[in-house]
Amino acid sequence: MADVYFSFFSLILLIPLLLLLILYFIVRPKPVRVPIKNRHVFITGGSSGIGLALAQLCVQQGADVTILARNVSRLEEAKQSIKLATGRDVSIFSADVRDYDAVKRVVEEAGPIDVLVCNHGVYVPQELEDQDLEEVKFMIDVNLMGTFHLIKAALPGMKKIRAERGPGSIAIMSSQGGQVGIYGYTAYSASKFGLKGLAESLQHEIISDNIHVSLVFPPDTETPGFAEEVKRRPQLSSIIAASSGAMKADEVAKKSLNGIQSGSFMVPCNFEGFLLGVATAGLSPQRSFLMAFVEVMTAGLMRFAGLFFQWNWYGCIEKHAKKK
Ligand SMILES: NC(=O)C1=CN([C@@H]2O[C@H](COP(=O)(O)OP(=O)(O)OC[C@H]3O[C@@H](n4cnc5c(N)ncnc54)[C@H](OP(=O)(O)O)[C@@H]3O)[C@@H](O)[C@H]2O)C=CC1
Ligand SMILES: CCCCCCCCCCCCCCCC(=O)[C@@H](N)CO
Repeated sequence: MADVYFSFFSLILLIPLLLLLILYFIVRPKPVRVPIKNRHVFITGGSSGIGLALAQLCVQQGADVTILARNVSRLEEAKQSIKLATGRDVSIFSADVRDYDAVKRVVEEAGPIDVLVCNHGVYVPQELEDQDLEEVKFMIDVNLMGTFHLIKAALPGMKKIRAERGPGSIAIMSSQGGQVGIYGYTAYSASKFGLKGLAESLQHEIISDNIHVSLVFPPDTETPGFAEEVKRRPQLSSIIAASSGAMKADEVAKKSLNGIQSGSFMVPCNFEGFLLGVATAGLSPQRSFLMAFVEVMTAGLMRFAGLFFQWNWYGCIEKHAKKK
């Protein structure tokens, strides 16, 4: 009898250990460290919110930072505030990411990039039925097409310097609204889900060039843009988005930079984001065999938890409809 127990328990231990061992060998792409110190980090939307916090953090870690946005006076303010906080200068460029020629000119002038952070983004939540198509197009153009423009413009220069400067990175700011669809976010979520397809395909194409793609998924974050958003956000959007705790821009910047430096493909920012990442892992690349282990072991449970969230969200929607 003791024998049976012994073999039963050793099997229970053996299976996970074997799984860990297999995952250790098969996870792809292979683990990497992307350096920041003395590297050229180019951040769009670096004049405000998450982008500004990330720009300052990169400067503090010894990177040469360039920021791009449209509004010149906000760019200059950002430059001053970073100078005040760190004693170091950043380069600023004004361009609209929707204008490919303008983006190309800036990227050429700024010089070869080691870490490209496509962080620019706009969000105007509203029910699709009430939202102007102009606004839908605006979000798709800035968030999705703008990111295409940047990557197209920067990639040739980024590839050229890899042999000499080591691993490079392209980081893209998505959102938890880019992992799950949320009431009021049809256009925004579509633009952010689009970035996921772009990122997964791009990683296949540039892994051999030693360039590593990261997709960052913040929850609601206190930024100037968010302060504007909440003024017009449908109540249901706010209720559902509150399933994930709000963060400060500095905290999101820290998570983003850690994710970039470890070459992580999916970069969650809080605990709910971690759960969301495991629940939506699907066929995304995974470099960490430990994270892969968590994903494999908890897949069914996470689906179950996800269904509970949907149950709760549809409950809120139903209650709201009855009140009307
Ligand atoms: N705050 C939040 O709750 C969350 C934000 N995110 C994402 O994080 C990113 C940053 O958001 P956040 O910090 O809140 O944004 P902010 O609105 O505070 O800042 C946006 C930045 O992007 C720039 N920008 C906007 N449109 C363009 C454009 N067409 N061309 C060039 N630059 C542009 C802005 O400068 P200017 O206007 O001068 O061009 C500004 O520097 C976005 O991609 C957003 O979707 C994701 C999850 C949550
Ligand atoms: C097992 C499953 C766990 C699931 C946890 C689910 C939590 C989902 C919350 C989604 C929040 C979306 C916020 C979008 C914020 C944003 O992008 C705007 N502020 C505009 O920038």
